[in-house]
Amino acid sequence: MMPKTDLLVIINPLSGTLPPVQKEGLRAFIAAEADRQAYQAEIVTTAYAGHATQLAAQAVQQGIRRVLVMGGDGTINETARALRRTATALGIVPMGSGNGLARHLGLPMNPQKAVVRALGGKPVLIDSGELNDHPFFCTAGLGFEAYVAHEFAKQPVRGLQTYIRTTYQAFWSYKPAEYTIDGEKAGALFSLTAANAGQFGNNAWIAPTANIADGKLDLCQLGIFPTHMVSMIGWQLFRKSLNRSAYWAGRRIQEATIQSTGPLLAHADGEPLLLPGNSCTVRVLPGSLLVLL
Ligand SMILES: Nc1ncnc2c1ncn2[C@@H]1O[C@H](COP(=O)(O)OP(=O)(O)OP(=O)(O)O)[C@@H](O)[C@H]1O
Repeated sequence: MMPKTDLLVIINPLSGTLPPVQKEGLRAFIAAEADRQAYQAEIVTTAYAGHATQLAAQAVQQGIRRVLVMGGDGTINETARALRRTATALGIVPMGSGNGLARHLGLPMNPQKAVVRALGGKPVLIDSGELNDHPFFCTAGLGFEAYVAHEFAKQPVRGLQTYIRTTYQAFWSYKPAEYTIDGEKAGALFSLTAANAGQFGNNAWIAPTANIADGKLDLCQLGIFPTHMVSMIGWQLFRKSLNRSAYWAGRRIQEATIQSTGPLLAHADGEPLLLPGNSCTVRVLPGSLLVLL
């Protein structure tokens, strides 16, 4: 009888900007390392958007306790949503343009080191969030960041360079909406972020003190700032000190209802969403995901 699979590895072949030959090399490395650490591994490449969710759900049904994902925050989201509130733990090999969750968790950015870490890691519980019924593990939000996510999704090529160019162009065409949070007027906001992890990716820390296992989300408002403050805000974002800015306000929440004067352009872990109506709810699911750390 064949030994039972006890590790599923999910690879998004489109994530990131590594050439295919290097990704093939990584696949071989994962197989060798899994073997070295005495796992019976199955390695599957995603064939379409949403495939990772199906694969991860099957793994849970089969009683597989470790699912390793090689991809960006989008593929991690697709995988992790099937692992929420199960005994199956997620291992992360960051391969995206931002890698916000992996960076928040302090995981190695070097893929080989990340593989070794995940395969030898211990399962640790973290929180996750939901924007309406859309799960997220890193950040979800409205306003400028959502506008960028929608513009980025239209680009033929992904990667960091495209992201920077899209963000720059989006800044000049963006029209902020006004928001009400739990019935209180927040006025016009540049962005409104529900942060489970503290950063969007690439060490852009929107919620510098976010704790991913505190049973709360950090709801961060960035007010409208004059154009001459852009570089200061950018500096503080990447220096992990945006919470010192007069334009930033944050609080810890378990749930919040948000209304907007504009269409509810949103994102969950960078994936663009258009929410129905003009009101949405964001909530935390405390201790809902096991990650290998
Ligand atoms: N074979 C596939 N064909 C088309 N789309 C796919 C395939 N496999 C996965 N996807 C989709 O690709 C999307 C983007 O992937 P992912 O986020 O991992 O990479 P990325 O865009 O390079 O990284 P980041 O999210 O950091 O920008 C995922 O949301 C997933 O739905």
